[in-house]
Amino acid sequence: MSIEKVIEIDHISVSYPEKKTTFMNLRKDKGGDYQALRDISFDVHKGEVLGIIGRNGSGKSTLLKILSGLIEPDEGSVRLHQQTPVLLSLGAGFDPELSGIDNIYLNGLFLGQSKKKIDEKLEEILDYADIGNFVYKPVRTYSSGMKARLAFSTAITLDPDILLIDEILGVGDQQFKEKSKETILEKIRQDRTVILVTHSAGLVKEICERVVWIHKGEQKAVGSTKDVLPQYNEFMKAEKAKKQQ
Ligand SMILES: Nc1ncnc2c1ncn2[C@@H]1O[C@H](COP(=O)(O)OP(=O)(O)OP(=O)(O)O)[C@@H](O)[C@H]1O
Repeated sequence: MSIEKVIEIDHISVSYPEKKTTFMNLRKDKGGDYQALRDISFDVHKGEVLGIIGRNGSGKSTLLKILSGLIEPDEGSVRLHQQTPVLLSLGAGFDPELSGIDNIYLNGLFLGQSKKKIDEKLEEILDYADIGNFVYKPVRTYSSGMKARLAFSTAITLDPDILLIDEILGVGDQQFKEKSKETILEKIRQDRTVILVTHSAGLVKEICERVVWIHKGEQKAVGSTKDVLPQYNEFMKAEKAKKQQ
């Protein structure tokens, strides 16, 4: 693994004007904003698979939104040394009323590709997604597995240097999960960088070299998977036991 840095995240914090959902453990600053991330710092290395783990609501998706430029941090900085990473999350950027094909164009153009490039890649995207005649139907009629297939195949075929994947590999049938995992491993062999948000400790163990563990918006640990994952698993086990008491 190279230690060339492709992203440097330096002490970032993010607040939302108010919290989206009601949780027992509200974290508010003095002004009443909801602080989703606090003082996060880590680097991403070229060609690595970096896992972002943490229980529900810990701030993982917010972190990916920052990395893809969808939102900006209130404090701290994100330095990108390659093109802006492409965010791949379930149905992000899909218009439910449009067909699968129209959504491929919509997403491709949104990701900065020309219509000509998407025309050239269309067959490959459709082959990979393998959802048959559903590509002509509105996306609102798709199962979550079909949406995941289409989103994954569109983004992966357009071949970004850095790919951000939000939970998408947990969705869909076993065969597609295996196929998408293989494709990611292939991208890594080509020195692409992958940042993966997942609840699956098994997947992290299998494909991530390093892990960032976020808990309640704070960085609990950053390090090699073999060091951080056991701590996380222990923590989750203890949390579960507490709930059962
Ligand atoms: N647009 C928003 N406005 C207000 N609060 C938000 C917004 N988006 C997320 N939040 C809140 O910020 C916190 C972090 O959310 P985020 O989606 O980043 O967590 P997560 O770790 O990805 O969660 P999950 O694993 O459940 O997807 C949550 O408590 C969430 O309710």
